[in-house]
Amino acid sequence: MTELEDELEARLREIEDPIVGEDILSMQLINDVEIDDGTASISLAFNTPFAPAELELGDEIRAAVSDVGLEPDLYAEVGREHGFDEEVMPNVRNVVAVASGKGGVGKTTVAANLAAGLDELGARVGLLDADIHGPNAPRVLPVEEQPGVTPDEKIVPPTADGVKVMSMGFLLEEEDDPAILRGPMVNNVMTHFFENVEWGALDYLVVDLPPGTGDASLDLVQTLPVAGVVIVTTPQEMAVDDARKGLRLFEKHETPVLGIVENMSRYHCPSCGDEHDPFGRGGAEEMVESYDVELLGQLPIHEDFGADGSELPAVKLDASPVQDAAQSVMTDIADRLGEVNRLKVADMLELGREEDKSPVDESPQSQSGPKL
Ligand SMILES: Nc1ncnc2c1ncn2[C@@H]1O[C@H](COP(=O)(O)OP(=O)(O)OP(=O)(O)O)[C@@H](O)[C@H]1O
Repeated sequence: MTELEDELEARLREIEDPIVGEDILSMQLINDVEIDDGTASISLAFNTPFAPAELELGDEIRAAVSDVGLEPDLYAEVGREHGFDEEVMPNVRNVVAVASGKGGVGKTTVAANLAAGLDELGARVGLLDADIHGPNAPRVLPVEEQPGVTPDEKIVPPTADGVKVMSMGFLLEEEDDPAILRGPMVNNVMTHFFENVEWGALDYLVVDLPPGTGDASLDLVQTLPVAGVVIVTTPQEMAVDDARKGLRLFEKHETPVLGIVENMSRYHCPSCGDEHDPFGRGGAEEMVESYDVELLGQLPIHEDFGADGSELPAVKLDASPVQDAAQSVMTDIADRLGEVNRLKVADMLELGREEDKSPVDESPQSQSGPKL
């Protein structure tokens, strides 16, 4: 290794993953470094575009490269060797499912805000309303048009303020028609959605799962390469009990649970100024303690979460008093997904690589991933 390579490696080794707390070389997050003509092209095993912690890491890496007098050029590249599926949805980087143990707790609200929040961060996002018995994503997001069709008969999802949205709701004749589909039909319809929707390249596909922990949810998480599941609950005892069941279901099927979002957790009374807990208190915290699961955040009861499709979700409503709370929950979800992705890389590569082999003096590889 040249002196410059040594110096760069030493600087990179000082950079710690802000969430995991280990250095990025030990975590095997650097695939390759190629130094040519004053530029260091670095391929990173990152897969969570625009998640704040990953952006921060990118900035630190750029600063380290500049410190040793080189021009930084960063790429994100992961594949099967890092534990990521490349076959089922090759153009979708992350499938994030949103689940709930029971209906009506705000699963669609969280899914829509998550999709909009990721879009707001700058990512390319799709929202698949897989709640085919009661599809209501079109009621929560301001969808501007009907789906289109490509010449080879693929469905083109309409957009809602930048988020591509696909829902069974678009295919029902009347808004209030119930989708009466059972067993294999459910699966057929969903498979059709996966195979025949022209999503294009997406950083995140947020999937609003059907409520409950029945076969429909299970089939979906088994069919899709789900990067992580967010479980939505309310503080009510019943909702928390149901959320526990969901947690066990996903764990049993080795689907990473990102954590829980407690929705409708408080009510700030605008006239008296007091905080109220109409659905009780402490359920989510108790679940976090007993089940070693993360609390991703709490969303208060507020009319801005009760969107009817005419307005943007709260996360994008600049005048809303709950926008900050929504943004903080959604960016925490992105960061938690980033943590899961980076730990996956570290785990997968731990056995596959020689200890202490430096990426800085590996033979050059061609860079093909998206720039960071
Ligand atoms: N934090 C909140 N504050 C106020 N209203 C909310 C909040 N969260 C959700 N709602 C409202 O509660 C109702 C149920 O929410 P939502 O449709 O998101 O729940 P769900 O769990 O997806 O329900 P389903 O079981 O029908 O899929 C909706 O009318 C929604 O607008």
